[in-house]
Amino acid sequence: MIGELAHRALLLELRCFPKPGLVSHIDSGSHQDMDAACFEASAAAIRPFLSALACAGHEGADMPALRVIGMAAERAMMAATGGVNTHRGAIFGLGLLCAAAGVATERGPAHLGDVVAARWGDAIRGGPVPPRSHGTTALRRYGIGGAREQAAKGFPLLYAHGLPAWREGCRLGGGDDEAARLHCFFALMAVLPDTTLLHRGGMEGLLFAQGQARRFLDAGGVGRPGWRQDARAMHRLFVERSLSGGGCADMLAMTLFVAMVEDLPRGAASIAATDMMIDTVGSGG
Ligand SMILES: CC(C)(COP(=O)(O)OP(=O)(O)OC[C@H]1O[C@@H](n2cnc3c(N)ncnc32)[C@H](O[C@H]2O[C@H](COP(=O)(O)OP(=O)(O)OP(=O)(O)O)[C@@H](O)[C@H]2O)[C@@H]1O)[C@@H](O)C(=O)NCCC(=O)NCCS
Ligand SMILES: Nc1ncnc2[nH]cnc12
Repeated sequence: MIGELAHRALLLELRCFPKPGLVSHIDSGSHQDMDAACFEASAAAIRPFLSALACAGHEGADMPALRVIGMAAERAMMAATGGVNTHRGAIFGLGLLCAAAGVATERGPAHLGDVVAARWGDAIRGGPVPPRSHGTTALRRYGIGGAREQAAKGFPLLYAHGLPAWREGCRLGGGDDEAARLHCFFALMAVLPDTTLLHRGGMEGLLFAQGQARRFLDAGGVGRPGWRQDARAMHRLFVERSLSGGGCADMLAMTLFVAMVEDLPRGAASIAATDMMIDTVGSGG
C-alpha cells in the first residue's frame, strides 16, 4: 500500500500543469532529455523499491541497508529511462518517507519527517557525499545543504510550507485537485533552496524562481481569476531561461504522499483523483 501511495504521489506531481520549467503531461518544459512517458516509466520502475523501503523501515533497517535499496532503485530508474536522472532526489526523499511510513510506532501516528530525523538523521548527515554532484557543488559554492539537509532535519519546509499550502489550495481551488497541487508547488518553490535551479541558473536563477513563486502567491495563488494564465506565462519565462526546479517537484510529490498517509481525509481526495486519472490514462485519455 505504501509503495502504491508513493507511486501515485509521483504521478500526481507529473500530471500537474503548469509547473514552471518542469515536465508534465502537457509538455517537457526546459528539458530536452525527458518527457512524461519517461517519468511514468521511471515511477513504475522504482515503485517496487519504494515498497521495499517501507518493509525495511518496518523491520528496523539502518541507513546502510536503506542505501542498498535506494541504489538498486536508481539502477532500475536508469534502466527504465535510458540513463536519464528523473527521480534520484525522489528515490532519496520519498524513499525515506516510505521507510518512515513502514515504522510501526506504538505511540500512534507520528509525523513521518520526525521519524526520518530521529532514526536516520545522524546517518544522513554523516553519510557519503557524492564528489561532483549538484548538491555537493551547491554546498561548496553557496553553503546550501540541499536534499540531505532537508531529510536530516525531517523535511521542515514540507511541514512548514508544503502541507499548509496544499490544504489552503484545496480550499482556494474549489475542488480542483490540480489547482491545489499547483498552489502547493508554488509555496515550495518560494522557499526551497533547490540545487537543480542553482545548477541551471546559479544563485540569480534560484532567487528569480523564488521571487516569481512568491509573487504568484501574494497575488492570491490559485484563489483568483486568471491564475492559470499567470502560471502559463511563468512557465514560458522559465523555459526561455532554461530554469527547472526538480527538487521542488520532488517535494510536491513528497508533500502529497505525507498528506495521503498523515492527513487521510484530505489525502483521500488525492487518492480519488489518481483513481480517476489512472482510469483516464488507462483508457488512453
Ligand atoms: C542523497 C543524494 C540524493 C544527494 O544527492 P546530491 O548530492 O546530488 O544532492 P542534492 O542535489 O541536494 O539533491 C539530489 C536531488 O534531490 C532534489 N533536490 C534538489 N534540491 C533539493 C532540496 N533543497 N530539497 C529536496 N530535494 C532537492 C533534486 O532531484 C530532482 O532533480 C533531479 C533532476 O534534475 P537534474 O538531472 O539533477 O538536473 P537537470 O535540470 O535535469 O540537469 P541536466 O541533467 O538537464 O543538466 C532528479 O534527481 C530529481 O529527483 C536533486 O537532483 C545522493 O547522494 C544519493 O542518491 N545517495 C544514495 C541514496 C541514499 O542515500 N538512499 C537512502 C534512502 S533511499
Ligand atoms: N516533473 C518534473 N520535471 C523535471 N524534473 C523533475 N524531477 C522530478 N519531477 C520532475
